[in-house]
Amino acid sequence: MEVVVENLRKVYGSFVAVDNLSFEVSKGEILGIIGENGAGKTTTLKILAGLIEKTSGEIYYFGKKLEEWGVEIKKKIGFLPEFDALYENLYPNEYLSLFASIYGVNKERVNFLLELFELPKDRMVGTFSKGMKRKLSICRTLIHDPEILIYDEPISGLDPSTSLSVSEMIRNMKDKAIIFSAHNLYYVEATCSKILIMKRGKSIYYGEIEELRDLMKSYRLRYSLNGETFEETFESVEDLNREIKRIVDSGGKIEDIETLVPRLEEIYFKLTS
Ligand SMILES: Nc1ncnc2c1ncn2[C@@H]1O[C@H](COP(=O)(O)OP(=O)(O)OP(=O)(O)O)[C@@H](O)[C@H]1O
Repeated sequence: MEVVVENLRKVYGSFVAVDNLSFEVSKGEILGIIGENGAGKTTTLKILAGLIEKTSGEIYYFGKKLEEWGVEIKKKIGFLPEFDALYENLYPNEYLSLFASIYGVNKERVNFLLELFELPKDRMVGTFSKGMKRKLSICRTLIHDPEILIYDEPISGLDPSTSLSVSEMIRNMKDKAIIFSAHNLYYVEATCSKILIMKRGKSIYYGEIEELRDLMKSYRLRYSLNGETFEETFESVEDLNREIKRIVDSGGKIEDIETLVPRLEEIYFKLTS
């Protein structure tokens, strides 16, 4: 397993920013971390990237504790911070070449990534739009072709078409274990296989999106009784079946039963409110 997090906790003074968080991510999986401002997403991702220290709990990469890896783990992780910190007076190939030499990577990868992300090579980074800058930061995280990607809000502030192309690129990286945080639930729903919903540092749901959707689905029943048509919604099959029996026993007729599968957005608001 590429990433295993057990009972992760981060305390600032008496404030608990991350509270007993556990999750796993393996190659080919994309875990989306969602939660309101201040829920603890950035803190969690920074701990995972080795930028801040945890208070307690364990993080295992490839079965080995983060502390035991030392700096070696940096070769296996690509971390995208919430805000881009780029060298504005460099050309993109100069910027990426800098990191290529730090990681001891062949410079050919620089051109490969710039072309893959369709970034111009003849303009200084400072003249780039927000979306281009975000893409360049993502290129930087990929320069050493890491096996694990940790992205803090990779699509925040991007226009819909750039968001789509970035989330599609993330979805296509099937040879990696990916963890990313986001506020836009549409992209999380479209990109991730698993989600972790955080509230005040705690996990309030962790698992497959499909499972959650299944858990939260409801049923709309339309029936007629004594010449009138009615509509009712049920959260469980048991309640639905009980009502169907009652209607049929009373001489009514079932017109239609529809399964309502909620969008992640609806589920999120239900769970967090
Ligand atoms: N160095 C620090 N000292 C004290 N409190 C901190 C520190 N860093 C973060 N916090 C607090 O920890 C909580 C979690 O912050 P964090 O940045 O992880 O949230 P987030 O979910 O990423 O929020 P956002 O969606 O706004 O980026 C917040 O209440 C924040 O104020």
